[in-house]
Amino acid sequence: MTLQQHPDDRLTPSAVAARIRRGLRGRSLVLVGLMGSGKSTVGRRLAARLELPFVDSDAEIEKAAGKTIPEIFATHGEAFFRDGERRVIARLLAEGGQVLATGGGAFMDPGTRALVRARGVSVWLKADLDVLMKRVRKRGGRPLLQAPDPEAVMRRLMEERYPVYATADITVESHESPHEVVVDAVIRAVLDYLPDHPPA
Ligand SMILES: Nc1ncnc2c1ncn2[C@@H]1O[C@H](COP(=O)(O)OP(=O)(O)OP(=O)(O)O)[C@@H](O)[C@H]1O
Ligand SMILES: O=C(O)C1=C[C@@H](O)[C@@H](O)[C@H](O)C1
Ligand SMILES: [Mg+2]
Repeated sequence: MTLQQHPDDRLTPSAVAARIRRGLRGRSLVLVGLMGSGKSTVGRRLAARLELPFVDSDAEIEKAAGKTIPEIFATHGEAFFRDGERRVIARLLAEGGQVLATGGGAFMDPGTRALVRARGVSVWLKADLDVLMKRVRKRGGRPLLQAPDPEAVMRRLMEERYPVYATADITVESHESPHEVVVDAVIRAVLDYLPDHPPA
């Protein structure tokens, strides 16, 4: 059996990027998903491929607050962090036409979710527990995982959050494949999505 070539496979990378930028019409691509799903690292590579600016709401919050995320959680608590996150994401979405990596909990906030729906095309990077745990072990600095049993926390977060992440416009699996494979899968899914979903 021969594999059917997808019509978009004939486009050059810069033609693909231009088609996506046109289809977005000022909206941003907004990556959502759990800690370790790849929002920051896949997002940066995706932005480079699409020739769009890359922004990361976690990094922007740290910049605005002049504190790290663990310091913000420790000093002011999670509710304060979520308010700041919503404001930062509103500002970034107003700039338009970017790839935006959100913090893992951002899409759970109804206000943030409404902003993303209004100004963005959301992409859930979905991964299994084992993959997520393997990835988050590489770097600390995630206050929610500072617990005696981080895997139990991650399991609980999956149960709470996956039904909400599943309402994103697009879902892409972020399993055991290299970053560029996930980037390719996002690009293909966005190309398929945009023609039937112009801005409201
Ligand atoms: N597809 C992938 N292949 C290999 N490694 C990956 C892949 N996606 C992510 N990783 C690795 O997993 C780790 C976490 O990824 P990343 O920081 O992008 O996740 P995140 O979704 O931004 O998490 P957080 O919500 O905590 O910011 C990084 O070390 C990254 O290189
Ligand atoms: O999943 C979460 O709720 C979080 C994920 C990180 O990206 C940070 O935004 C913060 O550590 C909270
Ligand atoms: Mg990140």
